[in-house]
Amino acid sequence: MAPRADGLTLALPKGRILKQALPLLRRVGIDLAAVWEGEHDRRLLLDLPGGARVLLVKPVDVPTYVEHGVADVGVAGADTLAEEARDLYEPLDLGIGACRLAIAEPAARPTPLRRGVSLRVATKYPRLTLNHYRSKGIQPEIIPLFGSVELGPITGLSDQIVDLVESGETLRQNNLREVETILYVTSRLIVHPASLKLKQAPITALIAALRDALATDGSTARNVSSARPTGSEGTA
Ligand SMILES: Nc1ncnc2c1ncn2[C@@H]1O[C@H](COP(=O)(O)OP(=O)(O)OP(=O)(O)O)[C@@H](O)[C@H]1O
Ligand SMILES: O=P(O)(O)OC[C@H]1O[C@H](OP(=O)(O)OP(=O)(O)O)[C@H](O)[C@@H]1O
Repeated sequence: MAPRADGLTLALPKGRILKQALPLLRRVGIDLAAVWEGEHDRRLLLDLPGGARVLLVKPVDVPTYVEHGVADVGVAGADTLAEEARDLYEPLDLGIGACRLAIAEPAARPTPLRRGVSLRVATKYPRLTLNHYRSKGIQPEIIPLFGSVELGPITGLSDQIVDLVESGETLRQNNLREVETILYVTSRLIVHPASLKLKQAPITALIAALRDALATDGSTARNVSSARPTGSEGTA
């Protein structure tokens, strides 16, 4: 298949989303395997045959590269995009990286959620978390963490957590129970608004090719629904 991204710079998230994105990208002519030797390859900038350039960045940084126009397009989780409002065009749900942002707490120590009750919540998502609790009239103390958030209630650092849940295995193994879903998450294609005008032809071709690939990809549809508890279609 002809390369679909000539002249475009793509910001791609290292880690689990990249793994899931690789087959989809290959189907639209963006084949990292042509120049990239896999996870042990430490290069962060790859020039693909056909003229596309790929920046391999930390997932949370993808929107920054696209917002500043350093990359024309990127792939980012809906969680990352929702945490910080940005001036980005978001034309496509790629269906990969499916999980949910949820409140959890110790199964044996439920926290009463009432106005006036003091509550400490550990999370990587301070803004989404604060907005969600405030919408219920609760003003928690947010304890920002960058990983292993489930340790919060186990160690007494926090009463509850707000974190991503996929299979639920991390919660189970740490004796936590899911209380409420805040947001269903999948990865999105994001585009720098000016690139959409200046590089309209390759960007619209890329979006169309990805849309076609997704339409014929049954595994992607399964992937999205797998992050949702049975019977919970729609947003949280
Ligand atoms: N358990 C999960 N299942 C599915 N998707 C997830 C899961 N955890 C995170 N994601 C999605 O992947 C994105 C990146 O996750 P995260 O920041 O944990 O990076 P990572 O893939 O572990 O890579 P790294 O930590 O090496 O940078 C999240 O913003 C979210 O959209
Ligand atoms: O429901 P599960 O399938 O168990 O997945 C959920 C876990 O995956 C993510 O963690 P990650 O592996 O990115 O590590 P981190 O806690 O260091 O961010 C997330 O933060 C949860 O801890």
